[in-house]
Amino acid sequence: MRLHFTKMEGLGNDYVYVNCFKEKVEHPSELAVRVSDRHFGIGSDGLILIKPSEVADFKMDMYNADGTQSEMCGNGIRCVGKYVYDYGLTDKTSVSIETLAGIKYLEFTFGDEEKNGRKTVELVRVNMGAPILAPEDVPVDLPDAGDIVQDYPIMVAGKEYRITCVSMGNPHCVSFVDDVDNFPLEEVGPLFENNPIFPRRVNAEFVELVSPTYAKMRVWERGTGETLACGTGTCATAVACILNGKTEDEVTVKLLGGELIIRWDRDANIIYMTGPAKVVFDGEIEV
Ligand SMILES: N[C@H](CCC[C@H](N)C(=O)O)C(=O)O
Repeated sequence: MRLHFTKMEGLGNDYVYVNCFKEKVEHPSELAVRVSDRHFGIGSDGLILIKPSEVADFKMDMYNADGTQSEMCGNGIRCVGKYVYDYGLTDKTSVSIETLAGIKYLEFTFGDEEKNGRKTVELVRVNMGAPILAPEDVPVDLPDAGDIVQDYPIMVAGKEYRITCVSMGNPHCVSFVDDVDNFPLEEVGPLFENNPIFPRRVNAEFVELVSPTYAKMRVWERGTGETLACGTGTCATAVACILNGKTEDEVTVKLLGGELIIRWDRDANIIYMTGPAKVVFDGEIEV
């Protein structure tokens, strides 16, 4: 069967997108593993399905490269927003997207590029909702941590890390390091991802503070490994920076793939993420 897809990326965090208004995907986990392979498949960090929704304008299902499903995907949802507008599924300049982490609300900013006679989406601002901090909701099993795991010391491979755990619908563990560019992520990332204190595994972010409004971050993603960017992980990073008094309530985070601007509206307790979304190519594959 021929499957039509669109390859898109948000700061280099690249997924294969399938428009399920037109295409039928019966085994998404298996398809995610197949298409993600960068040698025998299309090559991506995972698979994202764009579907109808009964409670929002659209629905996003996201699968990691190992076939596991995640509750939410920040770079992915920006690309879903771009897709549904640029490919003519909607004329709305702000849309709601149903996810396993609840309904997210997106607003589009347009660039000069045109498709089908109208401007295309260049930047997307996402209302990512409230950060989730209760350990049992992240989830993270640290009974003596109290009502939040913040600046909490754990030993990994003989070294102490002070972690702050945040869920954006999916679990994140944020640690501050002195030199993120030279951090041994390949070695340490999996030890966090599969650490027994995380019953559903975890996305692990390692952050170097540059100033009260700027940080650098690398991420080891649950089910995928190091990616060039992670939207939900960047939101978790900003929350950890702010909670630990290291930055202001608006933070620019530099990732390998580029920058994201995160603002935590403390009065409304809402995290806003603003960043780009791009189409790489359209294609079809025999499945
Ligand atoms: N890259 C995604 C996060 C994927 C998270 C996934 N690895 C998980 O299992 O939670 C993002 O931009 O938010």
